[in-house]
Amino acid sequence: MENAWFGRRTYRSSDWSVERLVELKHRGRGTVSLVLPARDEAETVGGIVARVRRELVEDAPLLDEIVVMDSDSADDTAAVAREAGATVHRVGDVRPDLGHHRGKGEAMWKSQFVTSGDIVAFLDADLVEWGTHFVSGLLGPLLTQPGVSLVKGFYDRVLDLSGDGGGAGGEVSYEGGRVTELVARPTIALRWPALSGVVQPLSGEWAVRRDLFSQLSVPTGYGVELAVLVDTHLRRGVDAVAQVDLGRRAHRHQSLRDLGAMATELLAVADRRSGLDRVSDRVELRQFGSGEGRGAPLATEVSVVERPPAADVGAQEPRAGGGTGRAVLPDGLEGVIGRC
Ligand SMILES: O=c1ccn([C@@H]2O[C@H](COP(=O)(O)OP(=O)(O)O[C@H]3O[C@H](CO)[C@@H](O)[C@H](O)[C@H]3O)[C@@H](O)[C@H]2O)c(=O)[nH]1
Ligand SMILES: O=C(O)[C@H](O)COP(=O)(O)O
Repeated sequence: MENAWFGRRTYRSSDWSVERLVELKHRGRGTVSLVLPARDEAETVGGIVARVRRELVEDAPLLDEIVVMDSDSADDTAAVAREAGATVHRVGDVRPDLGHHRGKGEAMWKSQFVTSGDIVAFLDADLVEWGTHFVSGLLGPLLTQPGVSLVKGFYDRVLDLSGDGGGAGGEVSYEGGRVTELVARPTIALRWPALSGVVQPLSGEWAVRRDLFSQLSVPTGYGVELAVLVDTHLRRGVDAVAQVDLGRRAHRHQSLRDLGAMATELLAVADRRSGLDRVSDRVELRQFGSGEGRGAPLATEVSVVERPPAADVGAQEPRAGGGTGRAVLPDGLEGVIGRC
């Protein structure tokens, strides 16, 4: 099966040295913000921030800022990240006039109001097997190809449900990415086959030009990756998307039931972009217990709210006399996908 896009727009992180990328950046190809959305990642976020800071800020000035968006963490994520050298924002404290939703996409949407890079790169904060080439690799196509607006990372995905690195024998399975294989890939095959060459459509490691990201509706939860990918293709064409081989990645896994909620969020994204505007902002997902609780219904309310493009959201009105700031929203904003 031939996919011409794959041949044109697939790269390896080793295609560019960090020195070359720094040189390009300083020739005016754009400033770069790195953002890590993080909910309860105190165990891993500090190590990730410290290493990126050392290798891509101090040793080589590739990144202009490292920002951790603390997404309603109940643990020490914020303190650990700050200690490691990141600028930390609590998501709920950013543009409080726009309200607050839970979720990863909300953290990424709000990051647009507290970062300034021409390019914004995202990295999950729960990675246990990764390298700083995850970040530099994503920047290669954006710093060298003006026609590229979005770069997705891809890798072998380790499935390690035991969390012990593969057991005593050290054997690992590469069957990770259950929602990717069972929901995202089939959905893309059915609705947007031009994107079927994207190896990891849901990877949390991606980089985007701010001028594009600010024009996109952003789901507040896990639908953000699929939405940004599909919308980039619909707005700028498939060649605006590139992908980079980053090697191998391992992270903390969610339970199958939680992945059911994630899958629901992805299907809502796909329905909305297929003209099914009747999707409501909340979906009741019914799952069932097993073992002693066999057959017991478990209802989960899945939020599928989308935020409007950041470019359409006005600046916050200056607070007068200590009053609460209020958003200045352009006319008709209520009519676009997702309300604030
Ligand atoms: O409410 C939340 C939930 C998650 N996160 C962070 O988002 C990142 C990824 O979350 P995780 O729960 O580990 O997602 P995965 O199960 O790994 O989901 C994969 O698939 C998702 C759906 O596309 C992507 O959003 C993820 O980046 C990708 O890793 C981590 O840093 C989390 O701390 C938040 O900031 N807020
Ligand atoms: O991307 C996915 O499909 C989900 O994050 C699940 O990944 P996992 O099966 O590796 O836990």
